[in-house]
Amino acid sequence: MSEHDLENSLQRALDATAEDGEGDLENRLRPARLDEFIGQPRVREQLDLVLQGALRRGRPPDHVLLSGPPGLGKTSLAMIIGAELGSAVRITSGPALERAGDLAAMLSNLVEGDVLFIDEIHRTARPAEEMLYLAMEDFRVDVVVGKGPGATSIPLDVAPFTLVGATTRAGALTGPLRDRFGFTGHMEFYEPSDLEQVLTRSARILDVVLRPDGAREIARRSRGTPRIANRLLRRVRDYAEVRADGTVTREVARAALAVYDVDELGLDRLDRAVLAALVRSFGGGPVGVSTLAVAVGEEPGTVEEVCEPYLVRAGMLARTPRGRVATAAAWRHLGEEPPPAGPDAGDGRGQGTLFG
Ligand SMILES: Nc1ncnc2c1ncn2[C@@H]1O[C@H](COP(=O)(O)OP(=O)(O)OP(=O)(O)O)[C@@H](O)[C@H]1O
Ligand SMILES: [Mg+2]
Repeated sequence: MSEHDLENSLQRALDATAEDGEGDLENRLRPARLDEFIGQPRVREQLDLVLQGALRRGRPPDHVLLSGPPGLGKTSLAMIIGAELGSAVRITSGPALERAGDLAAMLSNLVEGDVLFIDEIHRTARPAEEMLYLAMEDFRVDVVVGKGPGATSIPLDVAPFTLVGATTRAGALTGPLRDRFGFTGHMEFYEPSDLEQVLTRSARILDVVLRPDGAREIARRSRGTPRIANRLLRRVRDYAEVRADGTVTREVARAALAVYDVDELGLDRLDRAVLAALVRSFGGGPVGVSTLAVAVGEEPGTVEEVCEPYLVRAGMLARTPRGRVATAAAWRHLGEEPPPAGPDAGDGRGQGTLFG
């Protein structure tokens, strides 16, 4: 892969993490070292051991898989792994590895100890994925030259490296790929108190005057997600500067978030559209995710990977074998009376736990 291609794939990876054209800001707000990384105590401790162990042995650590909903810090952690190891991070993504040759080029350019970061690794095409098995296990690739009966395969050594894969859908990874990671970090939604710390840190970097009650209000409505917390902070700052004296207080935060359609629970328009369709068009469910996605005009993947994890976490939606079901809390959140839970209801709506 040429310098230019590498540059392009780097840019693509960065673009993929950018939102609102504010990607530079997102990068500025990224924690650079593990001890700056807020929250996720389990993953942080586990990863710290993996990295310290490897540093002591003077060998590259096992391959690391990071899984969890968007915006929780997977890319940030991948960069941190490189920083903690003092290694260069080469960046690519599953969709960019369309042909096995793309991956072979990337792998053969690695030097010992490099970190190879593959974002959206569940979207890697099959031939590249199979090449990855051998590279991860034996630091070797077989490059196939030619086609048909005359094709030969040339073995190539790969420098010992650490693969860091990120995915929003760990379940979509094939078994053989999943098994080749020595450590999987499961990222969870953040506690509001963690998000307050994220916001306080970001406010300092962005030079925003953020009062503790303002931070608390934004944190509470950030869907457990640092990226959303940072984005809301920027929107609230605009409001504070344009319509107030520049200081972010609770009142300013509330007024600003009302303008941007972020509700009391932090649900955005799409979240509410999903709940409204579920409750009003499908009587609370159960309904399949594709049907639900069509109803709100979104891709099933977006509904499944972006909306649902938080709605489930917030106790608004349940995933049952027969489909998605709205909980009583969801009905009430939309200002509707939940249907009574009948003892004979076998459709999930009757389950006391969902309406407790
Ligand atoms: N633990 C954290 N402490 C402080 N800021 C964080 C933390 N985690 C994430 N952030 C902020 O959130 C932003 C998004 O994080 P990141 O890009 O790492 O998420 P991601 O999990 O890779 O998302 P995606 O799945 O969409 O690629 C970062 O730019 C950073 O500013
Ligand atoms: Mg990312």
